[in-house]
Amino acid sequence: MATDQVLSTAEPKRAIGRPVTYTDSNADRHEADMVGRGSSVKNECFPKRSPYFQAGFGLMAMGVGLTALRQGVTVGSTALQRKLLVSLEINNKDKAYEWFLAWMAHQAAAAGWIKSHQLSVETTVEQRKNGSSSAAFRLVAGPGNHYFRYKGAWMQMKRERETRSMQMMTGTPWETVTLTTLSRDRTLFNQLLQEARDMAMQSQQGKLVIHTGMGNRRPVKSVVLATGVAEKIEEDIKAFLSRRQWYADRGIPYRRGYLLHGPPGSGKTSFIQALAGSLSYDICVLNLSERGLTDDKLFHLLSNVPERSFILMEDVDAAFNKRVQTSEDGYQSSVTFSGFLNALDGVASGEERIIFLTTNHVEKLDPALIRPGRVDLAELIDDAQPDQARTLFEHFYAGGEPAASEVDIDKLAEKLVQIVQSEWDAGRRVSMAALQGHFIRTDARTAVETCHVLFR
Ligand SMILES: Nc1ncnc2c1ncn2[C@@H]1O[C@H](COP(=O)(O)OP(=O)(O)OP(=O)(O)O)[C@@H](O)[C@H]1O
Repeated sequence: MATDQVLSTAEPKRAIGRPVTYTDSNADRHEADMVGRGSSVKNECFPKRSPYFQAGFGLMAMGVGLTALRQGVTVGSTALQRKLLVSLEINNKDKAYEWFLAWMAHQAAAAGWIKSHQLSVETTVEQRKNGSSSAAFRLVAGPGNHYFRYKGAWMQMKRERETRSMQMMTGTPWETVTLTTLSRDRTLFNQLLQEARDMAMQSQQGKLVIHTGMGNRRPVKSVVLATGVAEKIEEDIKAFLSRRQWYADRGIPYRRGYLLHGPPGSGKTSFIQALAGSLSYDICVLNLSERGLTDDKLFHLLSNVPERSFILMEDVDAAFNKRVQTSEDGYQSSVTFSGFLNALDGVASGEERIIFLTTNHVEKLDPALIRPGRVDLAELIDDAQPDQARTLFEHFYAGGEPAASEVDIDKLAEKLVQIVQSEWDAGRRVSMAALQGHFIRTDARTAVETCHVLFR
């Protein structure tokens, strides 16, 4: 019977059924042997094993070791990935999915840098007025992994297509794009999506300029309107946004039109921007005087405004003079007044549509434009009244002016109110924009003592 390699050949043979014992000298040697291996064993029984068993034990131990090592590497690399890499997932339910693919296709066409051999073709067909049609083909990155550089950072784009499920509404398979880059470059995702979105919007004939709420939002309170005006408009919009189902149940187009009218520099545009920001809405500015804009394009634009956006058309009085659109240089756009009305009436979809019109001359507007259903709420945003002037003054000087104490500011504000009131009574006005510019240029005391020059 082979002896246990742990034991030396001098060791006594094991008598079957009886434990192996050691004489002192053997035990000492054996103990020295074991101690040398980092463990101390005294006078214990070591049964003898076959070499095959030992080899199997060794292989098993190696297997276990390798498994542990592989798991350790997996856990380690996952932890490292989590620490070093960041991913952004976009699925094709989201608008950004289409924008991103279009952006990738544009980049690939422009710079030819999609490091991929798997492309898909997307065809768009445009019907012309004369009945003919034109097809445009776009190569986009197909399912699989693609690599590209964006602003100096390498990114991996993984496009996955669900083969077992599809979108019920459209019958197209669910798809997901996952962008991965180094953690330190995570801010590039926002920039990339913004770029993709702006490009997508500009593709709508470049007539919609999108002001996203992603920039710094202006607080609504910083636009000082006459008492109660801002609250009235804000409450109306919030009530409208909460009644989507009410409109749907009655088959009424889910849209609401607002007209802000008043003298230049009274805060119309600023208020609309601040209100959009407070609701996390974007603003689609539509310039009706844009050259090349036609009734069809206008209809298309107003029907394809992104969700959660205000549509803003400024100075609508100047756009249509006697129902024909003329610009300052006499250019007569091909957008007709009836085309404009049709486009406004065509703005209807499952998503809410909020349209703001502004004008300095409400008296010039055609009654057909401002009838309910096109304009549901019209508000005068007027020149500065006494309490507005005081509030704006305090925004500029209260708590910030080094020279004037709180008492001085109150006294100065009171004096400003008296000046504005007396000018108002005399029929003279000052715009909030003029007051703002005056306050920016001067200190509190000088501002009040010299404000009379602003009135007209
Ligand atoms: N009520 C206000 N409160 C605070 N700032 C105002 C107000 N009205 C105007 N301003 C300031 O004046 C400038 C012009 O404002 P804004 O463009 O909103 O006026 P508007 O009424 O839209 O003018 P226009 O009719 O000429 O387009 C902005 O810098 C804005 O900050």
